[in-house]
Amino acid sequence: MSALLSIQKLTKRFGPFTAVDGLDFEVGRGEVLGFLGPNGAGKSTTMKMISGFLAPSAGTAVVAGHDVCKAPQAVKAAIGYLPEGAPAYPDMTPLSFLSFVARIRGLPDGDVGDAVERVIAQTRLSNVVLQPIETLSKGYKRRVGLAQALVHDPEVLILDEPTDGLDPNQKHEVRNLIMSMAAEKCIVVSTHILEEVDAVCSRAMIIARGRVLADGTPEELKARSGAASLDDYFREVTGHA
Ligand SMILES: Nc1ncnc2c1ncn2[C@@H]1O[C@H](COP(=O)(O)OP(=O)(O)OP(=O)(O)O)[C@@H](O)[C@H]1O
Repeated sequence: MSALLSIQKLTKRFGPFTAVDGLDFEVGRGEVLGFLGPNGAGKSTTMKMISGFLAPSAGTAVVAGHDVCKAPQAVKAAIGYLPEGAPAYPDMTPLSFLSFVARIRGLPDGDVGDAVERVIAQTRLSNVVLQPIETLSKGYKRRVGLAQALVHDPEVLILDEPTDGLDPNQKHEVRNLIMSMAAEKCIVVSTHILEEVDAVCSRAMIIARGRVLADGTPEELKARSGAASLDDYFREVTGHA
């Protein structure tokens, strides 16, 4: 397994409060890591630091060989990041927004059309491509966010609650899409839906107060729980059993 993502003593402090506390782990090509934890555990803050949107207080993340503190532009080229919430530029249509993102990601003009067409098909956006993003339903906005993360076909994907706001059919489609890309990429997915971890993740990590509490395959974590369910194990290790 070659590590495409290496997190090294990654730390984030907000004043006196430590949100991410010296995280250390690697994720390889072919892995889908489910990033789990209670509200406020530090998942989104970690993902923002990995993606170069928030500077670490200490430590770093190395993405496809590029250190996010030393070469943030190279990291942004190698990574696709779906942040929490809706994509920016609400007055643009998905078509114009995705074309814009493809260009700023550095795709040659001749490749932009094909790349945008590919992600529109992958995320099933064709019915709404000409509708302003602000008028789309929550699920469609989420899919536009996912499409912009995929448009430059990055090796590393960081997806912050990718199925949030999607209906059951859309959730199923997005999970299938993640699984279809898994072999070629390194994917980190944060979620509160533990059945999603069973469905798509080859590995699960539970964090709380910015530290790793558990790391293993979903089967390994379940096996550690007396009740043999990931849900019970989660509540056990995060103190809400
Ligand atoms: N800019 C900020 N300033 C101060 N505190 C912050 C800031 N951003 C995040 N925090 C705090 O850091 C902690 C971790 O937040 P984070 O959003 O990373 O958690 P999370 O695991 O993603 O939670 P959730 O599951 O609710 O999305 C929280 O206590 C949060 O209030």
